[in-house]
Amino acid sequence: MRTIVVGSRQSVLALTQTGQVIDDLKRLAKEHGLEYDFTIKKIVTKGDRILDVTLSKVGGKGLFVKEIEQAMLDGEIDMAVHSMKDMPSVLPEGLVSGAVPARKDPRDCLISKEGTTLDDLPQGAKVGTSSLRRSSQLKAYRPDLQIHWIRGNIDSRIRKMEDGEFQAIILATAGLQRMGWEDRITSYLPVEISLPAVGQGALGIECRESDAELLHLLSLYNDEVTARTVAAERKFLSELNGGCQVPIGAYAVLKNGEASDSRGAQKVIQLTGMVGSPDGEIVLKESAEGTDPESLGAEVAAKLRAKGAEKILAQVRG
Ligand SMILES: NCc1[nH]cc(CCC(=O)O)c1CC(=O)O
Repeated sequence: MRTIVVGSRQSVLALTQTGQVIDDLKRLAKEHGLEYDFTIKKIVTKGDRILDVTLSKVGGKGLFVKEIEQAMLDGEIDMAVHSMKDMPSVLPEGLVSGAVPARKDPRDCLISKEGTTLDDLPQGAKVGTSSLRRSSQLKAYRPDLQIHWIRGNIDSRIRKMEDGEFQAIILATAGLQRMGWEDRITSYLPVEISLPAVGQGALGIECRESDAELLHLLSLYNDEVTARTVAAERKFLSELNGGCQVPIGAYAVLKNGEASDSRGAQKVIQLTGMVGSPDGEIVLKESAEGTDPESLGAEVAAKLRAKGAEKILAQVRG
């Protein structure tokens, strides 16, 4: 029996979501009369080593995936599970996206000390986030809030809030769900207030292009609607030359609102994209509909460019 070696970062979130994917794949394999063993190989990435520094200052795309991709190309590992948010838009020669599993809740959420909602946070409350996209939209909605930079894994961010450094923090719902910490969430931010990061809540599974056997197993795990909507968001981001540290958000859904559909390939997608200044003074948003994810992503990017998105992004990039 083949043992599939899965590379993973060492963070609790990475190991947890990798473990969940392995459980799903084992179940799927069995349903199709296949049997595989899986083993996890931990890999330290550059992004993990510099977590204490402001990532936007260090820069570089794919900070969390480079070492993992090299191990895959070298044959040390066979596949890897990434948060879609952290996945670069261009994969290296020889590697492909094997599956995009069904997306979890894409919304940002608030964890506050007193258990309040965003609207009920006291005037001038100190809120921690490490995302320019979140700070932009938060300041636009509540200009009185003081936004402070917070880094680290989600467990250490929650600890910093409990220790009194912040009255609240903003995180991705999906990460907390995967950790089984959903009960910590005190309110959900509607996508109208905080448009999520591109691919938020979705995972991407990468493997070698030449591994036909694994690609077959992964194809059974692919969710067509998630793959298409996320592709539209990612095309939008790459059209604006965005990495993960830019004040850009995007969210795509099927027009009928269904999260998944067996005939997902034909359904019309609605994509909304945003670009904002980190201080929240400007938040530009545009939407469009279409069936082709790539042209839809490009269309929304063009609409935002026509509104002056490049100027905002140029200021952020310095
Ligand atoms: N930026 C870090 C990151 N990358 C993926 C997640 C978890 C959520 C997801 O899978 O989209 C998080 C944490 C967060 O943004 O709160």
